[in-house]
Amino acid sequence: MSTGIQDSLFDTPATADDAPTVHPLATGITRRALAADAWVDLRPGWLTGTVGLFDRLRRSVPWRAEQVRMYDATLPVPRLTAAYPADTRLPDPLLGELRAALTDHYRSALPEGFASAGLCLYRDGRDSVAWHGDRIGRGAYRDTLVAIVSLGAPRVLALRPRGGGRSLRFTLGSGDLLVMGGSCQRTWDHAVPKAPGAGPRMSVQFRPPGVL
Ligand SMILES: O=C(O)CCC(=O)C(=O)O
Ligand SMILES: [Fe+2]
Repeated sequence: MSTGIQDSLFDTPATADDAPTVHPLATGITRRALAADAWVDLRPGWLTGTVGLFDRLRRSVPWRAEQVRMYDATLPVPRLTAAYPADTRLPDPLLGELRAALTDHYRSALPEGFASAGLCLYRDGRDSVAWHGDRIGRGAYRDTLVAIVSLGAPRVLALRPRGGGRSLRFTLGSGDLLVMGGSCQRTWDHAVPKAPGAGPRMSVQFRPPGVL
């Protein structure tokens, strides 16, 4: 089954100096309930004017090649990453604004707020991340929230019940927000499949304290 949003490249055509705008989160969010008390919120076009941000981050972030990463297994991960643990300086003030807006909006579900930021760069359609849950730390045993802001070329973020089953595919365009909540990290897996011909795409994941 194919479902979810289509590319929402609200900010095309755009130039590198277009003004970034963070739109209100109170409007435009759609929640989709999943099995096992998991859910996904989608807010297409949360951020517009993303071209400059994408370019700045691509240039200024100290991207590192991931050799291996532990989920349930050790996996090779073809993409570049950068980690910004809680209380470290984010690579762009706009990311601080996004994190504050997310913390504010999800306060009743997540009183502790969002803390860390993880950045991933998928250089082209050959980069990807395999099926996994964000189950290092608290996500392994408690409900939690993981918020993903997509920048750059549209890519599919797929979700399927842990251990297999029919997958849901959400095409995320530049500036779109997807939030996984409830039991999602324990009971569902997610992946960014390879996409031949795709352009560069970045994701910024905000996580609460103790979730990796
Ligand atoms: O790039 C994405 O949208 C997903 C990244 C992800 O799932 C992760 O780094 O744990
Ligand atoms: Fe993940």
